[in-house]
Amino acid sequence: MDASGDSAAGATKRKAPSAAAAGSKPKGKATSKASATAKESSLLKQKSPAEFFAENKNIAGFDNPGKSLYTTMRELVENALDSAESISVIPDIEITLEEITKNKFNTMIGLVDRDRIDEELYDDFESTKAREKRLAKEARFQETQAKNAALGKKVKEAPAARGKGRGDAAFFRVTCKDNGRGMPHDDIPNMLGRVLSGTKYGLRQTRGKFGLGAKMALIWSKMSTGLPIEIKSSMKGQKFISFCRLDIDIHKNVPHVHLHEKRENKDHWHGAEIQVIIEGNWTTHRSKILHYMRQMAVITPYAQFLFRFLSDSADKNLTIQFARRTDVMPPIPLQTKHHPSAVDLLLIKRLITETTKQNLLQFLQHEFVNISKSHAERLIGEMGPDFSAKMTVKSLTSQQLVRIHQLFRQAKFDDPSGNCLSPAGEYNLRLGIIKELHPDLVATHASSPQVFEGHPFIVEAGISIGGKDVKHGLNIFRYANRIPLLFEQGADVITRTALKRINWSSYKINQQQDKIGVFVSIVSTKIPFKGTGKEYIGDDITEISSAVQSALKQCCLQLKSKIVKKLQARERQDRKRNLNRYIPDVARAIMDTLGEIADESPPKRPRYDKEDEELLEKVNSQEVTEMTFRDCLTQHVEQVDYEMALEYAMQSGEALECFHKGEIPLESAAAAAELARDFAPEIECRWGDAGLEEIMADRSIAGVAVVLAGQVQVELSLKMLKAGKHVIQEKPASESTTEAETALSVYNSFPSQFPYKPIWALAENYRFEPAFVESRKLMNDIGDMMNIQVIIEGSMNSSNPYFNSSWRRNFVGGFILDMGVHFIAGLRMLVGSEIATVSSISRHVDKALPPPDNICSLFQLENGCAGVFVFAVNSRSPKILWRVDGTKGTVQIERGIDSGKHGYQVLFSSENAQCQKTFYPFCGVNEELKAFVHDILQANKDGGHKAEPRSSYVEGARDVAVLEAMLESSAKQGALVQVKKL
Ligand SMILES: Nc1ncnc2c1ncn2[C@@H]1O[C@H](COP(=O)(O)OP(=O)(O)OP(=O)(O)O)[C@@H](O)[C@H]1O
Repeated sequence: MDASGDSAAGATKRKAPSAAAAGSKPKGKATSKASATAKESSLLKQKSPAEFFAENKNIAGFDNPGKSLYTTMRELVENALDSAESISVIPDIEITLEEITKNKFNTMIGLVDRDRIDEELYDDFESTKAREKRLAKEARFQETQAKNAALGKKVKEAPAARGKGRGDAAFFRVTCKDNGRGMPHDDIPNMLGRVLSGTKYGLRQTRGKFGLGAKMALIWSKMSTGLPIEIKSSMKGQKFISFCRLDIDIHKNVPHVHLHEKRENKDHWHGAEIQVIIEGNWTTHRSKILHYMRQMAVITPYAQFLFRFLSDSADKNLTIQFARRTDVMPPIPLQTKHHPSAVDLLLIKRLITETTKQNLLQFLQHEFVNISKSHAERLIGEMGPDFSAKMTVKSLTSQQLVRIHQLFRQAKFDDPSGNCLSPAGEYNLRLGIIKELHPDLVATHASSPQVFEGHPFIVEAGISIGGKDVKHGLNIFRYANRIPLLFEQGADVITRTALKRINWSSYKINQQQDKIGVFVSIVSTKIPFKGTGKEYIGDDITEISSAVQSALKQCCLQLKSKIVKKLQARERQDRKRNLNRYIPDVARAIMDTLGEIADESPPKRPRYDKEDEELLEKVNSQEVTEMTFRDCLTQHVEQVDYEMALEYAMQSGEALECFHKGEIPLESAAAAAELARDFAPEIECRWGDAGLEEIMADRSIAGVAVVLAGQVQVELSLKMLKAGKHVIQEKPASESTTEAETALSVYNSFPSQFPYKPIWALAENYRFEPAFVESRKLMNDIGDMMNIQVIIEGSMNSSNPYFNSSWRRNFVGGFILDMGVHFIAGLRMLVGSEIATVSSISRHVDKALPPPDNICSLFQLENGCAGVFVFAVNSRSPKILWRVDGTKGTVQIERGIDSGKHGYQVLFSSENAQCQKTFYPFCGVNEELKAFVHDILQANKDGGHKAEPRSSYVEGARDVAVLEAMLESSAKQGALVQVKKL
């Protein structure tokens, strides 16, 4: 143990030298003045940062023992996560809080326990009289409680018997072990024993920022137990484990190392294990600690946490495993440069001292984001005549620096990009909410990168309605840089926005009665926390508060339409119930009327047409009875309801039935069911093999959407078709043409045992997009096709939600096949001629993506026209374009945004050089579903109905055939390959 004896309290006063100390005696007026000055200077003291934080530990979240236990654990967990993420390792973190009794603690530090001799000396001493009084009071309380219980009234908890004193302190050994980067051996003492030292000061999103957290834990341990901190650490590939035991010299703010050595690393372990023994209070902060862990598990679903609480009493012990839910981490945020709007004078000066650039032009261009060369030249021109591009940057005077700073504040700069940020991802947020709250409805929204004072930030929000263990009213969950914020909720921008700036009732949400979960996660290179405790974000930054408000409103809007749909569905159910209720009366009334008419003596001239006469005869002969009408009416109500349900499903673009393969874990199936219910409240969900059998046996299910991993879809579609269901299958049609060919021959060989041939449709929206439908018509006016270009620069990377589904990454042909079918479908639709041959070269550049991720292909159509197909799966500047050049004109389709809507810009240039531009917003999946529903309804009426050819499974299989040929050609270094005909 450290014997240096410095303590926070004892080390605060460092005297400045004074005249008195120098031994000179004050004399006369001059000397009395000198003595006054000496007195003044004697008041001057300095403090080290460590001393400051030891004295003001509350501002770092160490307010009392309970909060200190919480903050210590939190700081260690956040460091562990930062560390694993910094080397792209999926975090595996173990946290242990071990309670140490006072006796044990005393033994640990070699202090002999002593029995009390003079009881009256202690704060919790109770005189005999006071004891009698307390016992009498307790007895009265017990009596009242018993009476209340007998009357069924609420029973209050007995007040804890409290002594006057602070009682015995409780001690805890807090250990946090991770699998992260570890720390360089020689840096450990400074990293963990010097306040305001760290590796996270750069411009990048990290949980830690100040270089303070772990040191505060050490300061608290020094203040409460006097024990040092122990660190084990090893970096990847390091043959040894660094072991370090240290504490901090608070007075000097330097580490005081007790032991620092290298030990054998037999298991090739890398990471860090930090252990600290502190005073704490588990009872008061147990729930906060567990909440924190749970909320961290929600926002960090790719991490695995093992939390243990150990104590001498086994019933208090706790082990909670927060399992990993996905193995895809948010992208690593990139280090960025300063944005000119975000720098102050001091920072400009520092950048000038540190820069390697010689002149002003280079300095502006290279030390800041969003200043290009020409922009820098314009800025220098604006600074005035005493500035020039070539002037030495280090020679700038103070006034000139002020001028630059003033210009930076006034000039307009493009906003910084968000690639230095690492948001949780809307998909993960949504899954996290569903897992933790099991809500009835949930909506999420992620803002695009925005900016405050030159700092980029992203707001992600989610709102849930209903669920398990959710209180009525608003339940607010706040996150900053993916850290849960649990304290000081009241003044936080998220709380204030949710409470004051959202008019919940206008979205049909009842703020008092509904169980509302509000989740907001803000990520930024600079989170404007109030205080160093990282507990809340102030409400004074307009950009942030309006971004939070807008994200919440977006969620509310989504919820409103879901709530309205839910109400409509309920109305539909009520209408059906009411109609059914009246059927017996209506059937009876019709029957009575018809009976009366039939009983009348036949008129001289026929009053009714032939059909009616026949009906009356059937009534007379009792071939038609009241039951006949009941059955007809019941069937009619069923049919109308069924059609309305289909129409409803079609409008909301949802699957007609959802199911999962048996091997999917129950939890995933349940989560999928919840998601489905979220969109269609009335949906019935079934899963596993039994669910599948039920769906196949259910005669009321006419059509099935198969939306599964690409590897299993064909098998399941065939199963469904065999059961007589019409099928719409998600793309791609198959993994290979061989699979498609076999499947088609099985489908074609089905005996016609059904009243109709089940339709096998493939969901390919590109064949239904208005832009392609209209462009196909324009192709008639471009004369003979001369050449074709298809350029696809996609944006598939690990932050894309589609990347998360491992089946896509495991696909042979990777994303080229999975995504590529859309672009080939678009091409084939546009040119109206089949691709006959291809010659391609592919590459694998981005190793995070499955191979290949780039392909460049030359193709020839059956009509002789040639073209190029260039596809980069992950590009920095996404672009999607089809262009066909003809002898009389050109048609071009390009993906774009118009008036906030995503869609396609279609350009038609004709012979007379006129250019016609039309923007077609996306139709999404609506059109293809509409066609499928129409086909089902027609096929059920007319067994010979010809289904929409654009939806045909064969079309989808042809798209696969083209890509397969391209991949085959690239495997043969560009050899010419014939596309298989299907
Ligand atoms: N588990 C760990 N693995 C690797 N390095 C660590 C670990 N814990 C701490 N460090 C290193 O020690 C430094 C100081 O950590 P400390 O918690 O004091 O501050 P910080 O995390 O940088 O910032 P903040 O005070 O905002 O949390 C970190 O910047 C990091 O370099």
